[in-house]
Amino acid sequence: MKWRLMAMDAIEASQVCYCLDDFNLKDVSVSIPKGKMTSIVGPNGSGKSTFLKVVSQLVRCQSGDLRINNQPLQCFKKKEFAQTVTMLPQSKDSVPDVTVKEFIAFGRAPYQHQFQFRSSGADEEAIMWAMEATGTSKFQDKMYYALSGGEQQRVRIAMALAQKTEILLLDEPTTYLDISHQIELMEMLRHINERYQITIVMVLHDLHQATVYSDYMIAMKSGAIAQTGVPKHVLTAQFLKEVYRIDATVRFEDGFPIIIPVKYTKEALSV
Ligand SMILES: Nc1ncnc2c1ncn2[C@@H]1O[C@H](COP(=O)(O)OP(=O)(O)OP(=O)(O)O)[C@@H](O)[C@H]1O
Repeated sequence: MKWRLMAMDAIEASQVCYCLDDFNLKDVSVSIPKGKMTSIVGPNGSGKSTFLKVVSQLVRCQSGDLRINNQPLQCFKKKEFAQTVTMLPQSKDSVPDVTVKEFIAFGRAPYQHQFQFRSSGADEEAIMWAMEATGTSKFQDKMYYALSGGEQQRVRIAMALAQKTEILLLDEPTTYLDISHQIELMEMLRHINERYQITIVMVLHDLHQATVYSDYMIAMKSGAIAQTGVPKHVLTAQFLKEVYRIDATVRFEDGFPIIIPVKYTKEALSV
């Protein structure tokens, strides 16, 4: 894609390359709209998490240009970047021995002096706001480990929100959640996006959720951008064939996609 400058883009990547032992992000050029919900989809190992790591500066790309709010990544001071972009990686099993409120307070780290944590009025306000936005106030004094997986995920998002950034990067936020908690979480994210205009970029595997809950979709394949656009336009039988190598039909009912793999259709018909 040709390099373009748009005031409405929160993240702009131009010909970004990042090489690992057996894997390369290849010439990734993509623009992510400001204040919208964007999903990154694609097969396992296609580079979705790696791309988020590059954008969040967890790793440094070897070449290419990356801009946040039209400012080159290398021009950000560390603290300024941490006050602009939050990255919530895939949830890991380690469970800290702290209360929910203490856990959420970790999100305030970019606003602290290096060797002393002194909670300010702004910290308290941000923590209260994050708990309110995620509906986690009610268990603020509970131990984090004593919450269910779904509740812990809400608290993790509250911690990310407490960082008070305008861009939120979420790597597979619905993993390990049952269907009702997945929907609850996605509804919460949509509410946060609409109410506070926070740009949300999330790696998702569920194409239904990605279609229903995002304004823009980026599909990756083998370390490169395969397709971008409005989800309902991206999600076609041709797309599933090219990106996921599956034969399937796609139709929409009340805005919800219904994906039926062709093989299963035939099997179902023959029963
Ligand atoms: N630290 C690393 N060192 C070497 N290779 C890595 C490293 N991290 C990731 N990879 C490789 O890079 C490729 C892309 O990984 P990445 O996690 O970005 O994919 P993904 O699209 O997020 O996958 P998934 O959907 O399975 O989470 C994979 O083949 C992976 O093995």
